Amino acid sequence: MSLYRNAVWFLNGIHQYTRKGYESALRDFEPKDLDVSVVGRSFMITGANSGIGRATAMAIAQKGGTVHMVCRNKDKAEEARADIVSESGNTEVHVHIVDMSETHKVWEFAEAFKRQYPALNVLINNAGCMVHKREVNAEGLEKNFATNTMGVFILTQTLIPLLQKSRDPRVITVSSGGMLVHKLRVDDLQSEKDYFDGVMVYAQNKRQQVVLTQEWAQANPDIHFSAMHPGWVDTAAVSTSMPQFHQMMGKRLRSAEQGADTVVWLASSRAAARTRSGQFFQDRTPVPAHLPLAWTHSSAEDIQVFMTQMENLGRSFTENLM
Ligand SMILES: NC(=O)c1ccc[n+]([C@@H]2O[C@H](COP(=O)([O-])OP(=O)(O)OC[C@H]3O[C@@H](n4cnc5c(N)ncnc54)[C@H](O)[C@@H]3O)[C@@H](O)[C@H]2O)c1
Repeated sequence: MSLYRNAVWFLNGIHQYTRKGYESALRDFEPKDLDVSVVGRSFMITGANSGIGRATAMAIAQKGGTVHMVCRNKDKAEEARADIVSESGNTEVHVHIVDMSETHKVWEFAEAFKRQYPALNVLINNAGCMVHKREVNAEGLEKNFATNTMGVFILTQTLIPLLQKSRDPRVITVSSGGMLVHKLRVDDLQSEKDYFDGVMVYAQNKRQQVVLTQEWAQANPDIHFSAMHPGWVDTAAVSTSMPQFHQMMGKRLRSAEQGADTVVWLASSRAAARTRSGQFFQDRTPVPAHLPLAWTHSSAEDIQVFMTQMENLGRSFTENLM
């Protein structure tokens, strides 16, 4: 990864990804965009008990939507649900306990959800992790990849038929601006070849999410797909996985609500539905998924190799993925 890419990215970040960056972008927001009711629409949000996911779940519940919180820890999920119900007055908030790093279980959950519910209007892939030591899940997949990429792939792929049956279907994936400094790598999805660096693996996973979003958009023109960067947000993920960065940025970090703003806009506004499917967003605006002169573009062949690996891996852990 070049010094140039890192320097451009960090300078962009200081201007745009911080609380100040949000406040500056806010001046161009159309306030009426979020003045919508989503009564009768259902939203699945992974990692909905904290940070950006929780702020998104709260905003959707306040707008009258049915919320499906997909969480790993039952106690934390129930506590967050109770807060959301009491603050929003909306009782259509449901908890589902799923560990997104357990590939086969993600698929079982998605299959059961399809049988139980007649519709799903919006899927929000928000859960994410940055594990600094190489660990593998029960299927032998590296933990960051299993959670950030394979879990997102299996959940989305399995729910596509249900989304297609629903009105105005959308899929939003919370990626990260960190992916801008990384080119898609197709030769080491399990991070076995080089020295293991959790920050790099996470950023590679976030690039993979952006590529998946572009490919899904092409393959499924009846669903609106988007990936987004929430900015640098003061959440548990940042304070525990990047404590030095958290301390250095301090009050310059965005609030969870500011980080969730574009997720909520993509999930609920009519303006978002009018944008081209498959794009990468920052502060309600489609932005390039590559920095200028950063050499992070992938060949069509590499993207095909990546998608084939995802499909083959996915098939090996499920019975009827595609
Ligand atoms: N906070 C930031 O500055 C920032 C920047 C860029 C991207 N993001 C992305 O935003 C998303 C939300 O993170 P956040 O910052 O709100 O942090 P957070 O720690 O508050 O939320 C992450 C959520 O994901 C859940 N999660 C993690 N692993 C899981 C698993 N295996 N199964 C089920 N749930 C799991 C956690 O329980 C938690 O609810 C993540 O995808 C993260 O990568 C955050």
